[in-house]
Amino acid sequence: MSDGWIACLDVPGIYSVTDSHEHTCGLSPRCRSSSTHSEHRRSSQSRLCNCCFPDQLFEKRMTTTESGKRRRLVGVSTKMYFDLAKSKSYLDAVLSSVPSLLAELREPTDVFVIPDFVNIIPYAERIAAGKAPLLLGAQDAHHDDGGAYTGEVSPKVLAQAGVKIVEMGHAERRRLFGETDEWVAQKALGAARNAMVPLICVGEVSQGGGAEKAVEECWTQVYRVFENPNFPKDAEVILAYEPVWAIGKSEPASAEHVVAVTKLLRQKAADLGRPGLVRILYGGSAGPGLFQKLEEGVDGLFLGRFAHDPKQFVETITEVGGGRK
Ligand SMILES: O=C(CO)COP(=O)(O)O
Repeated sequence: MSDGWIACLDVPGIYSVTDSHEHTCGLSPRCRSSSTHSEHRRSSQSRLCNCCFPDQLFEKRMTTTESGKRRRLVGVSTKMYFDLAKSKSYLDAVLSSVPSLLAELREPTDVFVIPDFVNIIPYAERIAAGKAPLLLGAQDAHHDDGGAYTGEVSPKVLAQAGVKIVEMGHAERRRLFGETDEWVAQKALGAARNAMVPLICVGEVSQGGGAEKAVEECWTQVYRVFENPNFPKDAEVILAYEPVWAIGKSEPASAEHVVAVTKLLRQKAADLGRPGLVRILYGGSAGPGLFQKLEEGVDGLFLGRFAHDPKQFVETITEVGGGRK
């Protein structure tokens, strides 16, 4: 989602992609012979080169607006809630309203949808076919691009399929599948290496310890990503602050707590002095009516159940986007 962060797809089939490593290192067949490539890279300060990509499939996406403001960001993970038919009808509903809505919002806003793995390809095909300005995410990815890892999914393949955002470190994966901070750091590297944005979930386990303690717990979960010398300093990161105790409940965490924690997290990220953009979301029983209360601390929301009704998702996107013009 940085300058030039566009799907590496060869029109018209999403399967005929070239190796995403080629794109990140500037050796795409499209510009391998182009003497302008290095200039493009230099001028855009991007890991990717605009001349590699067919603009007809995805509009050029920017993480910051022309005034340098961070674009707002809102999305949903369907976790493992939907069957095939529901996944299809859900995307139908989202595609029928979100693209036109995005054009009407006051604030430039990015919207992402993260289905289960089985739905990645059909979602990618539908999004590409409709040229919809919708970012596709994956709920997880292995850190290596390929190898003997039965049951795992390669970040390289996800990038080839059209995925832009890789979620990692979600509380459910940490608790149920033993995902560790170290894995998260490696997965973030795998995502960035394949020109996808890591969406790193952090959150304190217990309620009531106050904002500073929560930040300490959250930072432990994520600092390895930033400390890894191989993690590009200019790589974009999305941090999703999701207090574990607020996930799957009827109400989100209090606005006071979320704003205090996310402000401190933003300060810690800024203190690193990296040029890479960090956007911060709140997740955990989020839904319509919440964003305005958190606006001071977050760039948007990460929804679960309260986006299952597409109308509620649209309502939330409208709020995050500052309303219709
Ligand atoms: O875990 C979440 C998003 O990642 C939030 O889920 P719920 O909104 O269903 O609590």
